[in-house]
Amino acid sequence: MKNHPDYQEELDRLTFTKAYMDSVIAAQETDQETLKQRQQETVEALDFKDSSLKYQDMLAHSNFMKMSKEQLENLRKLRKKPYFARINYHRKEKPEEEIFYIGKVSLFDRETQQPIILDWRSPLANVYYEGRLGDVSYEAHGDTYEGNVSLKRQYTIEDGELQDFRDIDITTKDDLLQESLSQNADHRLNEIVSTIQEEQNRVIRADLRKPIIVQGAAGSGKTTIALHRVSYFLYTLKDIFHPEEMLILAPNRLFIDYMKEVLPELGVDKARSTTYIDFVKLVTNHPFHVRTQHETLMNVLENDGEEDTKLEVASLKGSASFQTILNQYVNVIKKEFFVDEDLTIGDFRVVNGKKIKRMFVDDYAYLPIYKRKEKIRQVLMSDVRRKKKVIVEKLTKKYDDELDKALYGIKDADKRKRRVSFLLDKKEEKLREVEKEAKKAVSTYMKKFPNYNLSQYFKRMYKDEAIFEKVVDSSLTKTQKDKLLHHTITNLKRKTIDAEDLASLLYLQAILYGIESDFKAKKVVMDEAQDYSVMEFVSLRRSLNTELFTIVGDLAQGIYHYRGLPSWDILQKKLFTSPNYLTLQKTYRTTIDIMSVANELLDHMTEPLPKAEPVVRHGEKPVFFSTKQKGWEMQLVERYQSLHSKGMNTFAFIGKSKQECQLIYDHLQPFFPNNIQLLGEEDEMESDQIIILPIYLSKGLEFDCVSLVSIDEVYHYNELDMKLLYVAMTRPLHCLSFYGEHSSDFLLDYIEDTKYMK
Ligand SMILES: Nc1ncnc2c1ncn2[C@@H]1O[C@H](COP(=O)(O)OP(=O)(O)OP(=O)(O)O)[C@@H](O)[C@H]1O
Repeated sequence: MKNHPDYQEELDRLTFTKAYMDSVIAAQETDQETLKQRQQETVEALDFKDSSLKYQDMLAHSNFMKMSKEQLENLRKLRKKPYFARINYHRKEKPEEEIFYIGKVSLFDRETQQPIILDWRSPLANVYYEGRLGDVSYEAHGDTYEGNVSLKRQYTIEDGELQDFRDIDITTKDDLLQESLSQNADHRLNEIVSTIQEEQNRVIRADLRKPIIVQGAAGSGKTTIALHRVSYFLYTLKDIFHPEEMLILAPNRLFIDYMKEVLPELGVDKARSTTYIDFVKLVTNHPFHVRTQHETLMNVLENDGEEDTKLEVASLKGSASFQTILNQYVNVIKKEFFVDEDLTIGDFRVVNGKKIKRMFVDDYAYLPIYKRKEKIRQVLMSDVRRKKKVIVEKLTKKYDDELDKALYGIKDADKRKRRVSFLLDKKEEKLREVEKEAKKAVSTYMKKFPNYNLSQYFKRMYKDEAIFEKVVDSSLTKTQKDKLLHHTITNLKRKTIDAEDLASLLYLQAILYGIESDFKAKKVVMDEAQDYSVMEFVSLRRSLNTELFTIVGDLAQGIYHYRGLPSWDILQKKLFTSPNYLTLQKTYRTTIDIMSVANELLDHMTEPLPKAEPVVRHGEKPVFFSTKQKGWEMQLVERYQSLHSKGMNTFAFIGKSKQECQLIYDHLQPFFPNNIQLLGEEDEMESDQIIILPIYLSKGLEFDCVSLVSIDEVYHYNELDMKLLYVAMTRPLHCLSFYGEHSSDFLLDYIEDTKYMK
């Protein structure tokens, strides 16, 4: 590097950028006098070849910037690595080529508006990710700019010191990527702005006003890219969109913790990240205990005997046809709101019943049902207030006329007196009555409308036989109806619902009551999307009323196949209007050797799924160890120690189910007395621990070394087990091993035997 002709220039540039950053930081912290003095010292201390007035000017301008605490904190962090790339770009309209340094956030010279660092999310930075060397174009604010890129350079900067830089073009392989992939896994996601690949960049920058569905192979960067798209979205639409309006849905809390650490760096930490289960709980405030899909899956794997019914009912409740059933139910509920009696006060009609019905059916049809009821109440209140005045006037006039008649018409003084006092009493009584009736007219009338809460409605659908029969109608067979009814009623007796019922609750909440504005996300990001049921998508789409979804998933990892999506078709054709559909085929996590074993499983799955293409990186072949020989545990310990001494940091032992993991833990804990953790859904992964976890919990995570262990449970040749194996086999970065009685216990007999070692 030191011999490179640009070495000094690069060194100067980095020194300058850091000095500028220091100056900006100091400007926020120091008083103006001290600041000037410091800047003077900095300029004197730096012996720049190119030490120009411009440089001094820039330092002087830096104190004009006003930064938030957060921005300042970010700037301090960024000083360690102010930028990671540079482009030399000549825009057609400009007289000469310009140099742009690209980093995680932008930094501008306040006075000249010249970028000192260009944000990776800015339109021009797209040229670095997408454009080849030579002629390129980019779009900004609807306009296309053409130009020429003559240089793309990548930097390795550590702790503010320039370690290396290299130029890239189409022929050179991406060294920075290779370097980044060969590193070890931490228990957190990496931020990858400097090595985003072209196909990934396309996902990040795809039209932000359209929904996007991404089918991506295991390890292709779906989670990472989805988060970078969030960051890009918030950056590009920062003037009209707040991070709080963003909802990120992940499969479990463990995954959220894992993901969260990458968020602050990307500036998306204010987005709400949660699970679907927790989101529905928050929005609907339902009182039930939820049996999660993970529990159902465990029941299936541990054979609790009732799994067939559970799966059948779950699949039904998650299916598109269940929306029809719920819609029928909503129609039944709506009809109970068709109130068409007149609202009266005494003998007076205040509001025509037909008008009241029309308000419900037509005028306020755009509102949720109970919001319509509230609107009607408000309209009736104001009508009553208005009409009461008229009634009072009419009554007053009527009695005053009669009083006049009595006063001037009745000659007999006694008779007249009696009549007048009678009329005065009557008038007072009538007016009092009107007053009283007007006060309660609306509340009495409103009692004609139903008043139930969400959980009452949910229970009623199953508990009221007539309603149930009516809503399921002919769409289900008798056996299906019986199973659905019996299963749900048994659940309800235990105050429990299935995870699949949450979609019904959210759907009904939206139609009956609406969603509180605090929870109304405008943009939704769904990871591991293949595991959501159609009804879960429908419920989110209906309740949030937005098209702005980023949906990423991998059908090959659909271990909840009884309820999850069989394909992306239904989302593409029915739920969203012309979404973008993109695929990510390259996989960055795993070595070629591991991926070629995992890839073979894809051939045995029902969906025709393209194989993942690993980025060229070799490692050791996966290894099978038999547990039939005594002392296999010691062999496992030795392997662990050897890998650890070679620099592998994170290790996982993965079992098929929770029960199996408990067995693995009991078995191995004596060999690793201080550094093994049996991971539960609500636990945090401890650092420096070997993690034992069931496959469903390992989704989305990665470890340097993964061992699949089978003590009691083996894998069979069926869809579910193959998908489970595929998920587990695609978790390691560097090494994969199997510990079981026979290699066939992991379906390795279906894999070409040269691909793994025994
Ligand atoms: N462009 C890239 N540069 C460097 N590393 C990358 C890149 N893309 C992805 N990676 C790395 O590849 C690994 C897998 O990424 P990620 O977990 O986002 O993939 P995924 O598609 O969500 O995987 P899975 O579906 O298997 O859970 C991570 O370690 C990530 O940092």
